[in-house]
Amino acid sequence: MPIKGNQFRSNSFKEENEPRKPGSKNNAGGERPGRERISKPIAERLPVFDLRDGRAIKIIGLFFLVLSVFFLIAFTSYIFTWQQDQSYVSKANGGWGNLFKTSKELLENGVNSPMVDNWLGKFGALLSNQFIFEWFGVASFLFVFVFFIIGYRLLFKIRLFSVSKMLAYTFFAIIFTSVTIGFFHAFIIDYPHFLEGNFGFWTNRLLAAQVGQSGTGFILIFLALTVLIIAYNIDFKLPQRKDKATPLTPADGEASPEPVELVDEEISLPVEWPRNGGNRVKDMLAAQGAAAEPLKQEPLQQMPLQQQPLQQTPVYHEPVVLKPEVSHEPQEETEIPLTIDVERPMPILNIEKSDDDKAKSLVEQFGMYDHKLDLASYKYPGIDLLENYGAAKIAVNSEELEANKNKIVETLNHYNIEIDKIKATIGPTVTLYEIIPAPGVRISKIKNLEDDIALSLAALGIRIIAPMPGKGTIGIEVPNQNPEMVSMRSILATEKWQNNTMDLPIALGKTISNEVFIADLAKMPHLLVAGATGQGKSVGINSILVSLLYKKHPAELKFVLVDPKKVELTLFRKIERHFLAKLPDEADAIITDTKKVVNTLNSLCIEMDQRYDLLKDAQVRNLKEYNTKFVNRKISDPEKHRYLPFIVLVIDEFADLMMTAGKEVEQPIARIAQLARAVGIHLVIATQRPSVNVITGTIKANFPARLAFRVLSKIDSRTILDAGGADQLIGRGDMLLSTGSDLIRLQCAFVDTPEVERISDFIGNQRGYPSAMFLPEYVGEGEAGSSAKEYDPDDRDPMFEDAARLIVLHQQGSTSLIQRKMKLGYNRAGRIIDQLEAAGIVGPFEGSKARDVLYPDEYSLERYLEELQKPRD
Ligand SMILES: Nc1ncnc2c1ncn2[C@@H]1O[C@H](COP(=O)(O)OP(=O)(O)OP(=O)(O)O)[C@@H](O)[C@H]1O
Repeated sequence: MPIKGNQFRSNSFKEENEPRKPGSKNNAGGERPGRERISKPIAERLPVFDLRDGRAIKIIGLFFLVLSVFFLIAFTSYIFTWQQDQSYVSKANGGWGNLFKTSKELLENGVNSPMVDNWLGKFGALLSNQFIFEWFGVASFLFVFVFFIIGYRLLFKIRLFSVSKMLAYTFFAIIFTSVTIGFFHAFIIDYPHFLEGNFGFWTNRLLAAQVGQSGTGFILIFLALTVLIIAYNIDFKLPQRKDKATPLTPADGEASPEPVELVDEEISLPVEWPRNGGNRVKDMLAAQGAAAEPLKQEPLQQMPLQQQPLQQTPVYHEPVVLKPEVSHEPQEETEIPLTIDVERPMPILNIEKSDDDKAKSLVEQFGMYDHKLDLASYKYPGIDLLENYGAAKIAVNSEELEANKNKIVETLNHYNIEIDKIKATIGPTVTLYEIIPAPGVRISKIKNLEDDIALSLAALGIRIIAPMPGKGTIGIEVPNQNPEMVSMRSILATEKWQNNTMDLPIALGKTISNEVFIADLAKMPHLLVAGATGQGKSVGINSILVSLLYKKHPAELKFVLVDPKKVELTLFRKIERHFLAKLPDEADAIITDTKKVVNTLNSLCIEMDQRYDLLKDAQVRNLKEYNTKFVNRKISDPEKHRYLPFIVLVIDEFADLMMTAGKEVEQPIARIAQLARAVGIHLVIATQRPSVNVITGTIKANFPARLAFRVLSKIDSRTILDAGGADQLIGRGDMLLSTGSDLIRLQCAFVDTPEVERISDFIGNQRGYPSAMFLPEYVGEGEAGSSAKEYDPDDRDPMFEDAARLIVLHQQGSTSLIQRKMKLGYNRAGRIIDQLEAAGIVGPFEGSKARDVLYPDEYSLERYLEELQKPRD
């Protein structure tokens, strides 16, 4: 994989992009770039300021930043120099009208001191006088803050606060501060002062005249509290104010803590050609720059609807009202008085309340359980570790668009198919031409022309979707001549990704309309990835893993990685102590051996069963509820419980496993796929060979979400998606996602090997847990048989009896229980469980299930242990 990734960057990608650079485009024609530049008309060389290309926005941002600094200097200076400048700014001597007069004119007008002391001169003095004295007093300093935030947002595209919220709150703060200062100042002086400004002073006067000084005070207190409630929803039980809670669950939408430079998502709007419409794409593109927008906003359905004969006169039926069979006597007579027995205690409620109280007091005492505490200083990987490939924008080639449109229309006309309208939506790799056929044209006729259209366009990978689901059009997807790379960075930098609150968000790529597509693996709940070799499967898996690493804390997510090819997932070895889970006796966290895969899958089944027991005990239905309850300390027996991270099992070459282990692998996978959703175990399975003996019926039935990269035959496409289409993709990350009902064409996000390496290094170099997370121990059938021994009282472990009591108490015959509760190593715990089996206290090993415990209670166990103590004859 590393070699492939590098090859891609150094060769193919750069070459492909080159023609889009203006210089290299000219080179193609064989001309020297210098000469070409000279011959350009002057108008073309002038900078074009277009709001959409971001330059104007940057200039506005810069303007606001400068304005904020200007205001800050002028206002600060005013505090020190207002007295000196007073004569200039006062109505009699100065004012705005004098700003543009020369000193001589001013002297002629009788202004004694045209020189001002404000650090920003006459303008600074007048401006600060206007804001501070005439308007809002010192509260005007908040304008500095407002301008800075707006400027910073526009220039750096970094969102420090929500601008609309900030504007609302600062607007309130300016008025409130001015009036409040005026309120207090009124007790000392009786004329306007620069602290509150004219606004603060006169508003107070007005309020005092209407409701008196005390009334004004109450209004101010009310306003302050109202805003605090709106902003923080403050709790008025002040003495037991809540501790500042740590974020609860993954759903709290926690993003990486550092501010991220946001990239605006560029969604392609369709370009439309109406019937008999001229050649307007060029004009439109020229007028609007690169982004494509609709030519005409005519409603699509208008034409067909108008042509429908409207002969039917609507027939209106009288609505039938069903009357309830009740007597219409006055209500008082039928009304039965309802008595509520308030005195009687309600036992169930009381119990719940006491539990709640207990949880509350625990939370007050220790705070909420912080599952991230062990790695509290963990830093999420920053977006800078990713590379920005290609332009973020789609370069539209208007000639290509026009030519393709003409060819489609010609081919259809050739077969006497008339169309009403055609429109194009430009995506990163393909352009979707949607056509509305003239009334009376049969859809099947167009569908049958797939090969003819492909021939006329001389392009691979043409897909006809007839009809487009939910649209009433026919779609023809035509690959772009210069496909656009969708970099992972361009997706993770969007607001959509930053603000998403999914449990397991995966950034899959961009849709045909250039829209960022993010899916929730937790909802899928498992994903089957298939595609022929070299079509982008490994890159796809890397993007899935990387996107999860960007959103999740090591305490919230663990991967179990299976990589029979031994090279694909090795990059993730460095994050073993943070994000990986493995069997306790395993040296390597990334599993490459088939035998070990079987053990790991069975171990995951045990983990799944244990998690279900925990959920049952906590009386919740899924992992999210369980973790919320655990964090809020609402689980009655916390000793037995633990915070449960999501587990994502990734198998890179599933075909290989199925060939070597077959049923042994299929069974636990089917079991996990069927049941593990609620307990947070999710599967991502990739295969190169989408044949029916690899993707069997059982597997398919349990994987509603399937991702198909390009395959070589229609049969393969059917095997994966239950539909054709994957054979018509163009490779290089072009893929189809089937979610049961929908089939979406996407361009997979590209993340290269060096980027994955940087992310793994970044995480791996931070402090981690002492080891990978241990999965429950599982001993394969052969191994179990060999370890079973005859019971020998002389060879008994000193902890034998304690272990027996523990197991009977929990009614769970598992080595990991002994390991955990008695703090023993895996080998010793394994020996003890063998001895317990030999002594007949636990049953034999049963694969993925825990062993049976043969004594139902401690009393019977004690009697049996006593018996074992007695010397044998
Ligand atoms: N999303 C993408 N965008 C652009 N190019 C891509 C994308 N995904 C893959 N490619 C190109 O395709 C090449 C092969 O991709 P990848 O290694 O993921 O294929 P594969 O299906 O895993 O192959 P194999 O099964 O042999 O491992 C990459 O080196 C890259 O050049």
